[in-house]
Amino acid sequence: MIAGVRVKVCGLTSLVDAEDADACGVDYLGFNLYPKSPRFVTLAQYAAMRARLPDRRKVAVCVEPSAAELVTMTAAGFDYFQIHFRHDVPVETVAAWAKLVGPERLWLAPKLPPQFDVPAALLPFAKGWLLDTFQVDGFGGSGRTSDWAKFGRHQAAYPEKFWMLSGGLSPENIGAALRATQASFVDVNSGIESAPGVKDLEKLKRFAVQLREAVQALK
Ligand SMILES: O=C(O)c1ccccc1NCC(=O)[C@H](O)[C@H](O)COP(=O)(O)O
Repeated sequence: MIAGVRVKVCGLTSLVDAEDADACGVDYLGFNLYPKSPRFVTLAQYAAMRARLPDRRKVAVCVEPSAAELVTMTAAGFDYFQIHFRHDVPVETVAAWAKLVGPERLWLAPKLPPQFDVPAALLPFAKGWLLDTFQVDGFGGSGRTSDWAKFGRHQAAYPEKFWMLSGGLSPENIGAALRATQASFVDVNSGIESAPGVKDLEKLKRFAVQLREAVQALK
C-alpha cells in the first residue's frame, strides 16, 4: 500500500517495470492479455517472467474471455482476474466467469455508458469492481479520467466491495482524484508511462509522492 491506499499498476510488460512498481510499494501487478492492447503480453511471455517477478499479487487483465481462455489463464498462476466487458453482456456469461475463478478472485470492469450504473444483478458475482473511463471503441487504457462522481456513488452504496478508481490517473491528478472520491484503491497505467507498455520510474515516484501528500492533507 502507499499511504494506506491500495495501488495497481496495469499494463506491465517487463521485469524491470515490475521491480520498480514493487520498490514503490505497489500492491498489484497487472498484465494485459488482450491482444488488441498496445500493452499486450502473451501467456508465454508472462510465464517466462513469472518466477522472477516480485512477490506481489498478479492480475490477469482481459476482455470478455471465453471459458477456455479463462481456464488457460487460471493455470498461469495469477491471483486475480480483471475482466473488461460490455455492460449488457448476458448475466449467464458473467456467472460463468465467476464460477470459473470464484467471486473473491474476480474483478469486473464493466464498460458503462454515461447514463448506466453497475447492474445490481451482477454485484454478487465479484468482490472487486473497477470503474474505468467509458470509450465507444475500446475497453481500457484511454488515458482519460473517468466519472469520479459515479465512482463515489458506487463506493458509498456498496462498501462491502472493493471499488477501484481507474482511468487517466497520473501524478498530476491523483491528489484531486483522492479528494473527490476518497478512493482506497486506485489503478494507474498510461499516466506513468513514457510509451504504451513502458513505465517511467520518475513518473511512478511522483505519483507515489503526490498520493502520499494527498492522503496526509485529507487527515
Ligand atoms: O491498457 C490497455 O491497453 C487496456 C486495453 C483493453 C482493456 C484494458 C486495458 N487496461 C486495463 C487497465 O486496468 C488500465 O489500467 C485502465 O484501463 C486505465 O488505463 P489508463 O486510462 O491508461 O490509466
